[in-house]
Amino acid sequence: MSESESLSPLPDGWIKKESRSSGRQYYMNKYTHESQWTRPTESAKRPDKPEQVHCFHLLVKHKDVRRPSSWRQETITRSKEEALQLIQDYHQQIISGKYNFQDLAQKYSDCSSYKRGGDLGTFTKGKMQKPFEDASFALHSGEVSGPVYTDSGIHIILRIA
Ligand SMILES: Cn1nc(-c2ccccc2)cc1C(=O)N[C@H](Cc1nc2ccccc2[nH]1)C(=O)O
Repeated sequence: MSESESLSPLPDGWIKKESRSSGRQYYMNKYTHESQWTRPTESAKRPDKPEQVHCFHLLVKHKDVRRPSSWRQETITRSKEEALQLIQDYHQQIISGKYNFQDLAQKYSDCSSYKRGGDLGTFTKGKMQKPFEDASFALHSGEVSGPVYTDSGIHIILRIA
């Protein structure tokens, strides 16, 4: 290594270390903890963006959920069985192509995301209730789930990305 190299600062994101076994200097990427013997000339790369999905959903609440209230109905009294029947009807109307997912979500979803046609935006793992997360990440883009049960009620999910 030239004298000028040893005086110039390391590019962003690198840490200079010394090998315990050989005493040689090496360089560690502080984001990924990958290391290399050669002195870096560019900023350290950051790990890829965590996996994320973009989903829409339609939620039908029932009387036994965490918050049995929504913009549609101040006090939700339908049973879980009645909610499932509704979700199955909506699901059939969507997969038959009779109605657009967002149109039905905007009219019938008990989630406040109804105003965006059920659009929840993008999210990574750890953000949504686990059954909802598992179903969302198991879908392929463009695919619609069957009934998904959470503490909020019964959902159908459309993954778009
Ligand atoms: C997770 N989330 N995002 C929004 C949202 C997103 C975009 C625009 C407006 C509201 C609302 C909510 C939410 O928790 N809503 C709850 C119902 C609910 N529970 C959920 C569980 C999992 C995923 C979506 C869910 N929505 C409510 O209104 O009682």
